Amino acid sequence: MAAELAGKKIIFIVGGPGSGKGTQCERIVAKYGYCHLSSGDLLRAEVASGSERGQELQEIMKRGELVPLETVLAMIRDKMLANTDAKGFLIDGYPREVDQGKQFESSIAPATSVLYLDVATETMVQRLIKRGQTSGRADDNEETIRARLNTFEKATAPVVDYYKQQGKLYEIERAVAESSPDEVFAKVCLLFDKL
Ligand SMILES: Nc1ccn([C@H]2C[C@H](O)[C@@H](COP(=O)(O)OP(=O)(O)OP(=O)(O)O)O2)c(=O)n1
Ligand SMILES: Nc1nc2c(ncn2[C@@H]2O[C@H](COP(=O)(O)OP(=O)(O)O)[C@@H](O)[C@H]2O)c(=O)[nH]1
Ligand SMILES: [Mg+2]
Repeated sequence: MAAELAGKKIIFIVGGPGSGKGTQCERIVAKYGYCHLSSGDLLRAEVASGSERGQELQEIMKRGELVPLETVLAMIRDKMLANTDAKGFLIDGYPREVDQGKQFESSIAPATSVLYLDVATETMVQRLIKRGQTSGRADDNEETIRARLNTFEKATAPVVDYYKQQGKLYEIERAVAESSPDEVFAKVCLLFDKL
């Protein structure tokens, strides 16, 4: 465990691609001042650096598959250790698989709470196709979107069950998660006000 991070609040943000994780994180940061770490953004920064490792990551992401968990864990750990003055951390798009969460918790610190946005598959597809018109992301095309959704169902849905069993899951139910960002945020605030 990383001693510098003892006692810090750590919130995982989980949901399928396009479920609204990034949108809510932006609002949480503005209101509560947490340090936001998006695992996808960290990976895209590595790709943008033009490194050889970045090229390998780009190929995996274009296939809609998961990057090896050690790679993402090392990136997140470095960022957290560079921000130990933060009152808490929002880890966006993470963990993607149960083992990733277990390794994070045994080597860094336990999660305080897990926020899950439950959005229907077809809604996510429509949102991502729309986002793809302006995002410039190599993985916002219909073929990769389907593959990412498949990876979510297989690898990440068990993460939701795992934290539910531990009593750490805070779920934004579908009726709310599919409404407007403001309505979702109102429900998200009920969690953060209590932390
Ligand atoms: N812990 C992680 C996080 C991301 N990725 C890879 C697989 C994803 O398909 C890609 C992009 O991650 P994002 O979290 O950015 O992608 P999403 O579309 O799921 O969410 P968002 O739309 O928030 O970017 O990076 C990964 O392998 N392991
Ligand atoms: N209707 C609606 N659209 C949303 C909501 N949150 C995000 N979106 C849209 O869905 C797309 C994906 O959102 P994003 O935050 O990038 O999702 P992420 O992939 O989970 O990080 C964006 O184009 C947003 O404009 C929401 O609460 N309601
Ligand atoms: Mg995002």
